[in-house]
Amino acid sequence: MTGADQEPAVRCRGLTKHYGSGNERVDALRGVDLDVRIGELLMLVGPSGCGKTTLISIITTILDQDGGSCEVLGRDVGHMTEAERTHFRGKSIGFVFQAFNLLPALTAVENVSVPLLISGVAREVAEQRARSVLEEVGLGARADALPRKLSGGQQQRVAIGRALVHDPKLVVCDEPTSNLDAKTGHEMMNILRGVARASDRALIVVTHDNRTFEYADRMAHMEDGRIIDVSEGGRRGEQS
Ligand SMILES: Nc1ncnc2c1ncn2[C@@H]1O[C@H](COP(=O)(O)OP(=O)(O)OP(=O)(O)O)[C@@H](O)[C@H]1O
Repeated sequence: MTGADQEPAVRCRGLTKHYGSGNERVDALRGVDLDVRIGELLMLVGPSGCGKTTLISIITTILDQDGGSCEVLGRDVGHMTEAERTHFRGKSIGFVFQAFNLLPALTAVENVSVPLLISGVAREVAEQRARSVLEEVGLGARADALPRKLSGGQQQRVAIGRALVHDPKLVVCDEPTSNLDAKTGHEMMNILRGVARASDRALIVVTHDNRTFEYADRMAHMEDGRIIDVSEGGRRGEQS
């Protein structure tokens, strides 16, 4: 069974969201329809202010929608309590941000362990898992280095490791390559493609970085609060 035949990881239908009221009202989402398939890297692209952050914030249960439906990994996120959202987010979703947000006093392996330690996993078990994730992202040899001893690309690998350590089924990346040079950006996208392909995960990458478009399985083009087109991407990295 391929990703296209399976239930999607994310299914949004008619999703709406506004901010403010009266003259200040902004309709950020005006009826978004979007599927993200299991095993795919979907890029979400569009001009500044078109609603990308709002959309991923609803998908990741950080924001409430106004109307429409949003199912994520089989759960209707519009009907969860605050406690259920927090639990769901911690268990099922991984985040990679533009700023790496690593803790400077902790080594790579300690940084990657943090989400597991917070959820109560014993230190030894957490660090073992963190080491294997750092291997997965090609940083096994630098697992005991402090962030300041690592290059920007290596720090981003640590951030990806931290996002994956609890084996989330949905990974959301917000501008993951915009602080990286071209070569490192390509390395990063190869890793992210591998992350989507190697397991039953789905990845959403929000990006303005047209150097990375070729790594998408599909690209969702957003404009003025709607998805106006979904096109096939370049699928680079498929054979490597
Ligand atoms: N908290 C808020 N209060 C009021 N308006 C907001 C708020 N957050 C976003 N908006 C508005 O909603 C619209 C969509 O914003 P959003 O941040 O989702 O767009 P975006 O595509 O992520 O933009 P960018 O690429 O610049 O990050 C914009 O017009 C924005 O000004």
